Amino acid sequence: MADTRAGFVALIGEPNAGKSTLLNRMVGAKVSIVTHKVQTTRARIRGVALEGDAQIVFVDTPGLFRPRRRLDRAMVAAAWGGAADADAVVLLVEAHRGLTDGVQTILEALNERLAEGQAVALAINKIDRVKAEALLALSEKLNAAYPFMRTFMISAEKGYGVDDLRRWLAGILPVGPWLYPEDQIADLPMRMIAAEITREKLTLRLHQELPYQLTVETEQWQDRKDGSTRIDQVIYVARDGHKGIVLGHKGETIKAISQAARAEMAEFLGRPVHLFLQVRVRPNWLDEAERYSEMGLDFREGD
Ligand SMILES: Nc1nc2c(ncn2[C@@H]2O[C@H](COP(=O)(O)OP(=O)(O)OP(=O)(O)O)[C@@H](O)[C@H]2O)c(=O)[nH]1
Repeated sequence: MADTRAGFVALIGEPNAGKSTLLNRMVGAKVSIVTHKVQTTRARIRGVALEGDAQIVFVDTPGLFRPRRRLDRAMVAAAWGGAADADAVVLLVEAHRGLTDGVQTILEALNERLAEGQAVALAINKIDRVKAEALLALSEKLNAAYPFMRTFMISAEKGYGVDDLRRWLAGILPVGPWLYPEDQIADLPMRMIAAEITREKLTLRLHQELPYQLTVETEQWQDRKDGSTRIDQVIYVARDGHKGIVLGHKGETIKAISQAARAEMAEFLGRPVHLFLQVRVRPNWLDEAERYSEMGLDFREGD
């Protein structure tokens, strides 16, 4: 029997480095449509790629910016927590911009926050924009600043080098069962996107009231014959008091969130959506299946 492999890969880099483009290439489907307006607090799953017997789960970390306020610092810590928990990290650097201050900050943080021996690869992206000589010099400079396990020269947009990177990632992931059952993968992006849309509306609406303590799961997805889709989601909160905040006075908050989320889902799917939201209190959800919740994954075995 062939050994399967599975694990989490965190893609990091400055804004605009090409993370979404690379992800779309690797996953082969457009799943990373999620807006970037909001700094969410936990790593979230962005896509699942299959390569041979390996299942690569890409997670996205919130912006790795320079923290000033306390809340920002907490978010940055969460972002690095996501990267530190990942089985591999890929740092994307733009070939034509090189070692910017932003990249320098990330390199320092890599040195500080990641354990020695964690697999970190450098992917110099947008190589279609520069000459080969410049690439070698940049690669040397970056490798002098951090001991990357491997360096890849890629163009996420044109697809150069992307297969090599994916193969390498597949090879270094731990041996183990897949994190998502095969028959769920096709469906996964849509469910994830729908959950992410609701989570975004919650975040926008509740601002800093519930920063870390809720998660959204899409429990049911039903495409109906009349051309509409019924989506049932559960919003898990950690405490009773939080349930009240999410519901709002006379249910006004949840109603507004539901309307906003439903409108966006309908636009995205191009069909009418009936959205049913439920708020459940699950006191220890943050500790349950630590790994999944820590990584912001809405996944439960056997579901
Ligand atoms: N020339 C060139 N452009 C690229 C390449 N990869 C990405 N881009 C462009 O770079 C821009 C940013 O790409 P995104 O994938 O949105 O970058 P991102 O890192 O996800 O950005 P944020 O969401 O802001 O963090 C887009 O206009 C892409 O088309 C590449 O290999 N070559």
